[in-house]
Amino acid sequence: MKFPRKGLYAITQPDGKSIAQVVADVEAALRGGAAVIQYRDKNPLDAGKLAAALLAVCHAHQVPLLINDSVELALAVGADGVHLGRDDGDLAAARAALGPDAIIGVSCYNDIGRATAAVAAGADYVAFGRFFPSGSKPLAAPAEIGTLQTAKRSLQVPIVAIGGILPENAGQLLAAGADLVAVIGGVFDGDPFAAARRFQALF
Ligand SMILES: Cc1ncc(COP(=O)(O)OP(=O)(O)O)c(N)n1
Ligand SMILES: Cc1ncsc1CCOP(=O)(O)O
Ligand SMILES: [Mg+2]
Repeated sequence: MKFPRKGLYAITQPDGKSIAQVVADVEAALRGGAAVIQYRDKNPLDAGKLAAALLAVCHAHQVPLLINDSVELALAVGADGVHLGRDDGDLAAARAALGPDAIIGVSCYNDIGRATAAVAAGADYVAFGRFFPSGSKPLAAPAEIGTLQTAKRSLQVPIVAIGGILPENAGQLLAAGADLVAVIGGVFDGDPFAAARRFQALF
């Protein structure tokens, strides 16, 4: 499956929820129009089972599922790809393990040089942020909106913005060059179907 050129990139918020609830929330976001889903789980209880259930619901909607941090889990469940940050291992090793068709995204924070290197090494998209204070990752370092403008001018892959994004503040990031907005709380803190519809209407 291909990474979308634009749209809502919804990231799971599984803490304290049952597998059935996480899957139901993701399904609601998909019905609302989410274009890609990332399984991000910093306190996994049964990661293999949850990832497999998420893969089934994503593929029923023809939407790719990416796994945060773990090439091993992506391989084990047959996910569409991985998202790698600075502590999550080497892109070339992930590509070798997952193959040429896997989607590999890379966190670039506020660093255009890191993004340029990631694209040269074969990243399918790059992500910048956080752009607004994030309850999901309070210690994430701030990024400048100007970084999106520079990235849009110089990079040929989709550009993802992340961090504290809501339907009310996403427009300025899209105007600056973001192709997708990656969102946790802005989708899953409330009604995921309604929130996804509001994001979808921005594209
Ligand atoms: C789409 C997207 N962008 C950025 C991140 C953050 O990745 P990372 O810096 O590795 O931090 P954690 O998410 O692992 O805490 C992401 N997950 N997804
Ligand atoms: C994983 C991550 N990386 C930077 S901010 C962030 C969390 C995004 O979540 P939210 O949309 O709730 O701010
Ligand atoms: Mg990570």
